[in-house]
Amino acid sequence: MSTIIVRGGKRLSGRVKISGAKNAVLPIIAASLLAAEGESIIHDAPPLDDVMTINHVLHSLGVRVQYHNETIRVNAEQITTCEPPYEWVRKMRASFLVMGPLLARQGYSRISLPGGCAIGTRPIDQHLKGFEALGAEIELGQGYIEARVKGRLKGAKIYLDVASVGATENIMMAATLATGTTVIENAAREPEIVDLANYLNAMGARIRGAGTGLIRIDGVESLRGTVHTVIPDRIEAGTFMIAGAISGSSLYIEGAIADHLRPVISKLQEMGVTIEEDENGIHVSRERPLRAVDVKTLPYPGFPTDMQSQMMALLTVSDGTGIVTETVFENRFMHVEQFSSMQAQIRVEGRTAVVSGNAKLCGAKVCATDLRAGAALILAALAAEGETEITGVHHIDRGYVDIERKLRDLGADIRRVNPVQDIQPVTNHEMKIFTIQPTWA
Ligand SMILES: CC(=O)N[C@H]1[C@@H](OP(=O)(O)OP(=O)(O)OC[C@H]2O[C@@H](n3ccc(=O)[nH]c3=O)[C@H](O)[C@@H]2O)O[C@H](CO)[C@@H](O)[C@@H]1O
Ligand SMILES: C=C(OP(=O)(O)O)C(=O)O
Repeated sequence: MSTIIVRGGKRLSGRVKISGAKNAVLPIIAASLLAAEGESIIHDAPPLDDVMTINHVLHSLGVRVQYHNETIRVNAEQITTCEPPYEWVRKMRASFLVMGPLLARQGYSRISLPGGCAIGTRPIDQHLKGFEALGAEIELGQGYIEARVKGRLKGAKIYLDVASVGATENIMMAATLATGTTVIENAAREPEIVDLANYLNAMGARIRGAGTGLIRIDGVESLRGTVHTVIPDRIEAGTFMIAGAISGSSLYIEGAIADHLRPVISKLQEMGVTIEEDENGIHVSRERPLRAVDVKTLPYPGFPTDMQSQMMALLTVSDGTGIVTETVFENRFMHVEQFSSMQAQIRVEGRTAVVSGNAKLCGAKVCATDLRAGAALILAALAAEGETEITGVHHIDRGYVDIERKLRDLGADIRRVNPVQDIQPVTNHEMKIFTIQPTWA
């Protein structure tokens, strides 16, 4: 297992290019299963472990998948099984997003309960409620979910009890091939839902209202492959914005879409960070001490839970006390203990964390407890005195493309150490690209 080592105190400068969005590309790859005809070509697919995992899931279904140079080609004309293996599904919650497309196209799917980061219980009841409303029969047992429908799914009105991103995506994909019209009420409004809807519409689907709380899907007979470019990752962009702020630096975040980052931008401005937007990205700079603010995570367009731990890192070094309230996941404060090892002063009371600012962060041995927590520890380490050693790096590799290279290019003192060999002749991603080349290629 590798370790990331950061020596803090460096000022950063320059520009960083944001990769394609993990949370957009995963459902988009799953949606490619709906194309009974033609090849789907997906550009700006980031070379991440999660992307390799979903590619493996599709490949295990008999689908042709090729990944090269951030482009994925999927040919799903033949699907040989509707039961992706447990070994891939358990790695990542987004694997469950193949259920909607398989059910719609093949009328059947059997999938184990999905894995993923330990940030809460993360039920899938809303996905299943949606599939049932569309006419599927669901059976649960021995850690597996089996869904089947005779003939086609039937359009229905579905009200989501929580505006779940995954449930909105799974139901939206299933409904594209249903008879009649489906209406999803209290749908999630994240930009990744809009990107998925744009992709599905380019495949021949008829979806309106994505990005609002009410999505209307008129079912069509069949879908075909298309070409699509994934939106930039707003969470990676937000993470680099905080890297600039926490290190008192001036950075240009190339490709960041400011409209996707409104709550993050406005909190950073309240704290005293200077932000300038243009059509190609966002410029972040900070010369003055930061002011603490309160932050409450909410579904989009509220403050993203995926930026909560990074914001907490920033609050530890700001003037005053900030209150962080996590309303999306019930257990997403595991990073607090790790920050405390670095001498941060944080008190957790239920879903609220009270962060006392002005901490003199010190390097320590810490562990990434989940993906964003890992990124947040790197951010804290940039501002800490001395060396921080971060383990649990596999979490970070799920969602950040070459984070240490990108930060090093900006001037950070950061390196990855592999216990077997310090220099890796082949990157993890190159190896994974090689290993997923299917036998037919
Ligand atoms: C791959 C991907 O896109 N992951 C994102 C997605 O996860 P994901 O799609 O899993 O998150 P959801 O929006 O579904 O979850 C939000 C809340 O709804 C609850 N819930 C969800 C489904 C359900 O059937 N029942 C239920 O109660 C969850 O437990 C959670 O408390 O949105 C989250 C919230 O923005 C982000 O943190 C994740 O990075
Ligand atoms: C929680 C996240 O991802 P996932 O839903 O795949 O666990 C995330 O991207 O921060």
